[in-house]
Amino acid sequence: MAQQPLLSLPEFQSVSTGTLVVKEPLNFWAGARVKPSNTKNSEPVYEPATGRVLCDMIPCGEEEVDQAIKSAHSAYLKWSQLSGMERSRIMLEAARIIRERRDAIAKTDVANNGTSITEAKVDIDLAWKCIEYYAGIAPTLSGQHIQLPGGSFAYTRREPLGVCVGIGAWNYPFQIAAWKSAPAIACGNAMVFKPSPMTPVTAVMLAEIYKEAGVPDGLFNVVQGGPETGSLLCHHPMVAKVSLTGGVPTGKKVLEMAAKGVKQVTLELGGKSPLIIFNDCELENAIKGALMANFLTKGEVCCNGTRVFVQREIMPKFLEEVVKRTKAISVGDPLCEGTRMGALISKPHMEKVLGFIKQAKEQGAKVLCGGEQFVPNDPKLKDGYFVSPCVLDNCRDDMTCVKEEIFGPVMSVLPFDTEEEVLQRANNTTFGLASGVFTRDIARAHRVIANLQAGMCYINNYNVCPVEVPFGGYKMSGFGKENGALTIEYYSQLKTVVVEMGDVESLF
Ligand SMILES: NC(=O)C1=CN([C@@H]2O[C@H](COP(=O)(O)OP(=O)(O)OC[C@H]3O[C@@H](n4cnc5c(N)ncnc54)[C@H](O)[C@@H]3O)[C@@H](O)[C@H]2O)C=CC1
Ligand SMILES: C[N+](C)(C)CCCC(=O)O
Repeated sequence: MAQQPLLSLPEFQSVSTGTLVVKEPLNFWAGARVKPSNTKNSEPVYEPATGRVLCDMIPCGEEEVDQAIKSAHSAYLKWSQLSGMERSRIMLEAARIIRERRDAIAKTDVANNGTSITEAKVDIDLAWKCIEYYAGIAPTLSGQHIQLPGGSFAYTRREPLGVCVGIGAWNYPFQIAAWKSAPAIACGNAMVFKPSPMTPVTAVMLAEIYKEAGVPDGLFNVVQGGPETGSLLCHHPMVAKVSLTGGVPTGKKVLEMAAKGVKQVTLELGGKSPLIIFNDCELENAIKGALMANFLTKGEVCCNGTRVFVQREIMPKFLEEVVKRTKAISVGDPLCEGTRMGALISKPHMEKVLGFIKQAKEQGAKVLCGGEQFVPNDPKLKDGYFVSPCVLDNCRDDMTCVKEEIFGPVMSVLPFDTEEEVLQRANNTTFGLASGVFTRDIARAHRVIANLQAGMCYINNYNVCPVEVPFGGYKMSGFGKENGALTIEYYSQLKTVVVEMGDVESLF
């Protein structure tokens, strides 16, 4: 009997905090959900807001990974023969379905990763917009014609790579799956996607939606698992490319594994991005920017601007306002519309974040607000992983909280005096994902940005990521881009064809 898509099941239609239990298989290949073959290494998956077990994550082994990749390969052979227009039509239908079921998908993401529903809806919007954007690009993919002497010519063909692997982090479970698969399939590739073992639930919904929209069976597949499953994917000889969103240590491993098979790699890794606020800024916007740069998705965002450099003169006013507004952030049930900050991803992660704050205090930082575990009044949330958003003052560049990625709701504020000084300090990091500057001086804005070593830069805003613009890091934050027209380069290859119209001139 055909399985019902997850999104049509009553428990997914009416998700509320503390109720969802996921029993259905979360693997998907050859056009259907696939039951795990071996449950022995299963790991519990928690609902961050309640600490309750949501489901079990059962990792795929060698045989299952092989099946998923073979199914992707057979879909690739069919899909890559379609015209861009034909692929586009199916992708537009997938985008439409996501838009239609946005709220149910968002709620399920929330149950799995604890982000507030208000943000989660925007995350799903960025998923369907990305698919819609690449659907628009698919029909435009083309080569060049180059005239050669004597009527001969050459032409280029833009061709897909084959089977691409996507490996996701837990902060944007559905969105990452969409951001990786959309450019891949627009170019004619197939994908096997492995979500983070902490957020296994919604990627399979995307697989079901693509199927419903009309992609060939096997075009987008989901295998569950952690590092072992990820490394099986990276090593598989039928895989042409790996795109990872994750931490720097994982990025290094993926790169090493891919090197063995000379596979292409895109790495979206961590960051410790600077946000520079000059005296002459529009302070109200700079304050809003600093909040958006630090507290989105409970601070679990790779491109967050967590080193906030504020020019000394405006520091008192800046701190007063930022602290007032940080204290006003409503932390609690992520599925309540009024909530602005939900729960961190896991108990160990919450403890890690609290550990960073403790260490910051020991190293001389001053907590101006938050930074503690928060227990909401609602009894069902008493075991959730909530942390009150934190602003740290008296920070120095050599402190751990200023050097390392915390991935939690913690803003470190640092005073500076001159442009030259702040640029040197802002760049003094091995990361290079993002950066931002707030100033009314347009010459300074562009000069500062030109000198910042980061891939994703903002002038007078922060953390907006429209799908039309390329996103990706410098330095150890990775390479390759997601989103934007440029990403086509990372999911396709160019074939050059030389056509002789005369006789062969042989030297022999
Ligand atoms: N630049 C970007 O776009 C983003 C970067 N990140 C980064 O991700 C990190 C947090 O996410 P986590 O899931 O904890 O990161 P992680 O690096 O532990 O895991 C990321 C993914 O890689 C897989 N993985 C782990 N070891 C592997 C191996 N040896 N071979 C193949 N796959 C492996 C994991 O199972 C997971 O699916 C942070 O450092 C953050 O900055 C997160 C979101 C966006
Ligand atoms: C969702 N957004 C645009 C705020 C951040 C995307 C980068 C990431 O995956 O962390």
